Amino acid sequence: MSDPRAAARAIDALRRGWPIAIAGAEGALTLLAIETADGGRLAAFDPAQQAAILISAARAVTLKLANQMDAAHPEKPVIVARAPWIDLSGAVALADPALDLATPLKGPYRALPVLHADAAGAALELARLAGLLPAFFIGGTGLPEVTIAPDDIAAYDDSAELVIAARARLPIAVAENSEIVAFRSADQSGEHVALIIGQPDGTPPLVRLHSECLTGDVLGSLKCDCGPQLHGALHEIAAHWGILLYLRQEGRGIGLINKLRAYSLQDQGFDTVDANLRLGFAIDARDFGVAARMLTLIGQTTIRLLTNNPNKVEKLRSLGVDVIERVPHRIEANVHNRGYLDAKRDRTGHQL
Ligand SMILES: Nc1nc2c(ncn2[C@@H]2O[C@H](COP(=O)(O)OP(=O)(O)OP(=O)(O)O)[C@@H](O)[C@H]2O)c(=O)[nH]1
Ligand SMILES: [Zn+2]
Repeated sequence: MSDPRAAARAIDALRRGWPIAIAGAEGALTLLAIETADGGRLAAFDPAQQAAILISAARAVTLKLANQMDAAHPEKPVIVARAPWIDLSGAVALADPALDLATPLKGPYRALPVLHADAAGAALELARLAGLLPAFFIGGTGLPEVTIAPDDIAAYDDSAELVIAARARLPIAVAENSEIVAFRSADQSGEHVALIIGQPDGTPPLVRLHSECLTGDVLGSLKCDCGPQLHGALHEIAAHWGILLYLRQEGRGIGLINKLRAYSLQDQGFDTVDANLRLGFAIDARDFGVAARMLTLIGQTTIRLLTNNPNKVEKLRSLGVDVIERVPHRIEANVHNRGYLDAKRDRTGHQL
């Protein structure tokens, strides 16, 4: 039986720097997240100093450990043999690409066969859910805080059952007759919110799925187009009637800290896609299932969708939402976000 509570405990343990185990088809794999390890925790986990290191294929390509990456599976596990000179700071350098320029990599690294493929893959997914770098010490003998099965993670995602927790009138600058609906889910991804703008008139609503961007939405960052897109969407929806879903999927699902790591890689010249891959993540880790469930709970599943991302349309349709029209969402570029918008057009299929 899969147990979503076990996955929740594992995520908590990883964030606190405690070891966990994942019991897969080929036996149990013990793990300590590199980002939250320290000297004492590593010594307790791996007194013999033999633990190997688990990273993702996308990161392994940068480290010249794999010369090819299956573009559809950048999160596939790769295991690196422990060499005597890979101490904690050597492991951090393996895990964190922000240090690639500052710490010229020692190497050569040696990849080992992946014996626990399902457990190792599940561990990388857990790291993303925990907002941590996808990199672990593996195979230590220290006692794990919690042992989970790979299935527990899928159950954890599914268990994030959504309910409408509160709703209230919320006059906003562009439409005084708006209503805010807040959703509660069991996972830690924050409260998703729907803003119903204007009066439903029986026609399909104009809907915008906005993924959280603290830097763009709140601080006015010029690096992306999120702020202008958010405000543009509010205006456009107010001209008809419709719904803005504010989804707590910061950084296309990798979390704020990992997004800011991606920004620091962009300062070194990588674009938004390569920065995600160098960190070891998928290009877009968002799950739009939550948006489909929100629309279902509000009772509006026939919609016009405001987006430049044909992928979003496809995903929503596959989740049972009837998208009858894609409405383009054009925003003026500025000198700081031109490269980002070019990458969205050229690499992630946005129709800008
Ligand atoms: N990982 C990462 N996330 C980013 C970056 N810039 C913006 N984001 C996040 O990207 C999300 C917005 O997604 P976009 O790819 O800009 O747009 P979209 O939602 O796919 O498409 P549209 O509907 O056309 O806007 C927000 O969650 C931002 O926090 C970046 O450089 N790296
Ligand atoms: Zn943004």
